[in-house]
Amino acid sequence: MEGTIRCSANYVPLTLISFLQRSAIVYGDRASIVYGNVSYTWRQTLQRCTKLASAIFQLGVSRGDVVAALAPNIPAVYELHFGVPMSGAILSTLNTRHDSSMISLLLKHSEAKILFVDYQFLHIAKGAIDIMFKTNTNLPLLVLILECADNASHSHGITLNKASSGILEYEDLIAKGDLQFEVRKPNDEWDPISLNYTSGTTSNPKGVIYSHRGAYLNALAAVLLNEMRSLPVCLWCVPMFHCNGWCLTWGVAAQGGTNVCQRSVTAKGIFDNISRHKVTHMGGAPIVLNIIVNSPSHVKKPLPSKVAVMTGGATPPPEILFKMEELGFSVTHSYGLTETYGPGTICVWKPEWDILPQDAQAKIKSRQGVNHLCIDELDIKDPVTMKSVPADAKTIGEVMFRGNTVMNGYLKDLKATEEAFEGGWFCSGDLGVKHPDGYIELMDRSKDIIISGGENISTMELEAVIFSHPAVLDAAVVGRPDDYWGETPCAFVKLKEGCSATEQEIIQFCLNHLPRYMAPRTVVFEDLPKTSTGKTQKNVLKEKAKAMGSLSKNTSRL
Ligand SMILES: Nc1ncnc2c1ncn2[C@@H]1O[C@H](COP(=O)(O)OP(=O)(O)OP(=O)(O)O)[C@@H](O)[C@H]1O
Repeated sequence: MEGTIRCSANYVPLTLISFLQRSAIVYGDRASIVYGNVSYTWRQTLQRCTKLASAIFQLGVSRGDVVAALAPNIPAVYELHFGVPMSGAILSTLNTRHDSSMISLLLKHSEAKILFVDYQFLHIAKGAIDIMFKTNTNLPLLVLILECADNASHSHGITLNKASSGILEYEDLIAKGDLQFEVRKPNDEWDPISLNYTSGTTSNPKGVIYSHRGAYLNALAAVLLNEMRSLPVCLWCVPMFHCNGWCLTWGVAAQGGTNVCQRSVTAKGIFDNISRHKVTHMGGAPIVLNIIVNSPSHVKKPLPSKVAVMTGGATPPPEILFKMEELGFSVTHSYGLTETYGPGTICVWKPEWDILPQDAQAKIKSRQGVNHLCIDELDIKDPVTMKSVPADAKTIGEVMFRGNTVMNGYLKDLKATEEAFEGGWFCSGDLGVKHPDGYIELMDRSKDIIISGGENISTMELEAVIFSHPAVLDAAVVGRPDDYWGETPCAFVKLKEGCSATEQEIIQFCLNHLPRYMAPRTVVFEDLPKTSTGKTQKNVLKEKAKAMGSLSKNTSRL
């Protein structure tokens, strides 16, 4: 249109570095991070991140290089979320559950120039470096993060012989950094800010590239989704290495909130931190909610006020949602993938649902909902015709997203990127239905759905029923290969402490609540293997079910 000029006055690449710079002014004296006895203000956080950025730059890291981190939810990881992009580099936070061999693969894949490593994971990092050394791969520089000063007694006696180890130390690096360093904002908002590897539930982790623009929008969406007003107090239960803490690392800075860090997630730590710091918000996969509701009564403390909890990463069983509300938490359910910067949908709550019985409310809340404000479109489509499925709560299709908070692509895997974006939508690989009110509900991952005698069986639907059995703590269902049926449902169940149930009881319970073909034919009682993002490793269970062999060979046809 005539009369317009696009210039730096009105068009600046979106970057969330500005969130920190603003918070240091508006909330300068307020707590930004607390961790045990250590705390920082937003002014200090800006100063420390600026010095960190300058130190990274001085180490020869160029714009666009990857800087990796292997650490739990400690202050340093929070600072790296700003310090690394402020140096112009790309942050790759690695999953702390990986072993040395996987870490070496990811470091090689990302060509990381530096690896920041928490003392607790130093042996994993050193193991990874040894593997890389033997295969003549370029090695990243190691920077060791010791326990913060006031918590130092817990550093398990690790000290550094700085002269001989060749390993740098995090606090030394910050001390040497230049406070006058000119922060390197992105030239283009499409420039990568972070590289997040997927959880590796279905295959090897894929390197998902986030842009400054996408992260900026998803961080704002996260603030809205969590209904965060200014000065929230956020307890970190979501690993910051997972989708950058669902982008809340940056979102909390936007609102000048306090980040309550904790090295590990325990029921005691959660309740203690909530009452000590008057926590207002937290997030966590359903496994975290499970820890909370099943914690012993001497650990549970009354909440000082309502705590808003965002859950996602796996389907939260209605039973758990119901019990969380009883304890005084207010739970919001979100769904997404690493490829959608974490949260992509939200089960927006409507006031008219408040009058429903609590179990009915929990059932509604366990639906995955609608797209959040910053992702343009969400749909369920037939992946072959790309036509939308009818909103009849019955027809199954693939969940697809489109918008500015979908990844740039998979690092060094153009073929996988092209496949993911086939048809002009991001194809999630998740199957679901659309309800008449437009809310979506996941039925399964396309790789997990069981096809038994030609019938589709949603493992999620079956798991929700098993979960509602009073003796069950955790459950997962996979297909057991079968010569006659193709597959039969096989349930892996962990019982609550002090409770008992037999295979036949679980099967009968399912028969009471579901059509006959959906009930499991096999029930195995054992601990379920989890990824560090709280998902059950169904690939491990599928292997076990496969090893059991076909049921139809062993028994007469049912
Ligand atoms: N609220 C939710 N309800 C049900 N499932 C969810 C929810 N949120 C996330 N998921 C599941 O998690 C998946 C995304 O997980 P993530 O991106 O962490 O890696 P992954 O898909 O587990 O790993 P990989 O792609 O390497 O197998 C989604 O595709 C979906 O299957």
